[in-house]
Amino acid sequence: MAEQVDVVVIGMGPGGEHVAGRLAEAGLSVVGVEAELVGGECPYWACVPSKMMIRAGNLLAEARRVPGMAGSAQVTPDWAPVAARIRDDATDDWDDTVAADRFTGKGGRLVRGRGRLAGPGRVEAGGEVFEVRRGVVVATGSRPQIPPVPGLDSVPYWTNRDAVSAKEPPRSLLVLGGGAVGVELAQAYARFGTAVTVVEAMDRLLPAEEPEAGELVARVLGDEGLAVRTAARASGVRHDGDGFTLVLESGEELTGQQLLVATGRRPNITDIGLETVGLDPAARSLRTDGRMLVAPGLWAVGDVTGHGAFTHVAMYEAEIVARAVLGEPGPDADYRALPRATFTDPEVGAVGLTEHQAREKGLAVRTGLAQLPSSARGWIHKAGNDGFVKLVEDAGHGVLVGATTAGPAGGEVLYGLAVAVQARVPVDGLRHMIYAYPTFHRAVEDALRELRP
Ligand SMILES: Cc1cc2nc3c(=O)[nH]c(=O)nc-3n(C[C@H](O)[C@H](O)[C@H](O)COP(=O)(O)OP(=O)(O)OC[C@H]3O[C@@H](n4cnc5c(N)ncnc54)[C@H](O)[C@@H]3O)c2cc1C
Ligand SMILES: NC(=O)c1ccc[n+]([C@@H]2O[C@H](COP(=O)([O-])OP(=O)(O)OC[C@H]3O[C@@H](n4cnc5c(N)ncnc54)[C@H](O)[C@@H]3O)[C@@H](O)[C@H]2O)c1
Repeated sequence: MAEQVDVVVIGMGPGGEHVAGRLAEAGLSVVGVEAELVGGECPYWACVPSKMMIRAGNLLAEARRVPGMAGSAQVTPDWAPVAARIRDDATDDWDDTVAADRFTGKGGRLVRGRGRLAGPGRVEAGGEVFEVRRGVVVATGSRPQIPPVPGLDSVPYWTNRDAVSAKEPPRSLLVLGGGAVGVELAQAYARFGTAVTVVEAMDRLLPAEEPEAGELVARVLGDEGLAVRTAARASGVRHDGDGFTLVLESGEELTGQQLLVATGRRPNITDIGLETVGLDPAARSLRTDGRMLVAPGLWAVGDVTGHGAFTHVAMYEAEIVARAVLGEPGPDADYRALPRATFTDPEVGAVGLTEHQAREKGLAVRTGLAQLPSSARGWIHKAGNDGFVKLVEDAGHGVLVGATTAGPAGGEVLYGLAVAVQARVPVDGLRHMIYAYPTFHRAVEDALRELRP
């Protein structure tokens, strides 16, 4: 006998937890199904612990900048407080009691186990079958995408989960993939004394972002003593008692005590019964409409939708689904001003289109670039002042469609530009407003002056 409920949410990561909690608070009968930990990847193995590592690494880097600026400082890295903070503060030793109670406290019912669609409006989970009155939400997130490098499937490589739960830093670390996960974790470990080599297949780090961003991050990592190999393809991996050997197509062999594979993520949608509702389980992601609807009575949020693997995207989409299920008014999903922040030092903030993407769309593009070290605040800041502001204007409409803000507070400086892209603020208006002196964001004014085809 199937149990009747209003909504079943499969996967209780940031997206699923938000939509399930919101609907339960609204008085619906909601079942949240979770195979691992309520809260998902972000608090236990991703955003939160990685940012704790980065915060610690940044403290060390700032202390190392004291000579010549403020006296002398002796810096002795110790991983123990970082590992303890991740275990005790961030993850409760990877125990989700608090998160589970948060959901049940809102009136939801948590079912532990793997959820699976069993036809339209039906979900099997935890040995039970649920039939929904309003709908099912798929929020099953993503897992690491492992590239088909010969030998990789038979060696004990690290994923992000091992990298953020390590009790001590490795002596040396090979990082395969120079995207957000790769560069953030590479720099954090290097600052604790690990000898790090980053291997990226494309011709630059952070290849999805502006070329200036990847070039800057590569230069800074190089200055900090990391080895960076771009346009480098791995042709094989070996593992023995001494660690890992990564063989590149060029013939070069790189070695490391550990190997972190950070080559992207893959939505968890292959084994959730999509075929039982007429959808393709081999699809790369779930195609949604503006209300996140995949099929009648079936919504999707978060990494499974392919709109950007970010917690803020998962939560944004979750709110849209909550409104749709409750019949509340509100705008459709709009990704024009999707913000990204890569928490390297310098941070790389980005919103909207890159120059390349804007040109590909056929827009009449003007770009403006301002370097942070030559701004007043950058010059004052001195050590650690690397960064820039790059603007992408749709000159036909006189509005910004993209921006990148790299620098000591790049992720924060981004906010004003995200508003400008979202609200289509005329560039002429941005040019004639007042920018506080001497802030990092004043470089936006410089970049606006530089806008040209
Ligand atoms: C190292 C790292 C750092 C990151 N840092 C940031 C950052 O700083 N900022 C940011 O915005 N994003 C960051 N991200 C991305 C962010 O973690 C994800 O975008 C976010 O967790 C996605 O949320 P989600 O709800 O879609 O899925 P997930 O967090 O993946 O949660 C999905 C949940 O569904 C469960 N599940 C899967 N299949 C089933 C099933 N069949 N039945 C029941 N349960 C199931 C899983 O166990 C999981 O708990 C980072 C990612 C990584 C790897
Ligand atoms: N600060 C943040 O918000 C943050 C931090 C970490 C991760 N994330 C999210 O998680 C997602 C996954 O991160 P990621 O870094 O794993 O993926 P990614 O897609 O951002 O980067 C993966 C990188 O690996 C490279 N690559 C792929 N195959 C390769 C191979 N065989 N050899 C060498 N390089 C290879 C790609 O060219 C790419 O540069 C990100 O896209 C982002 O959405 C966000």
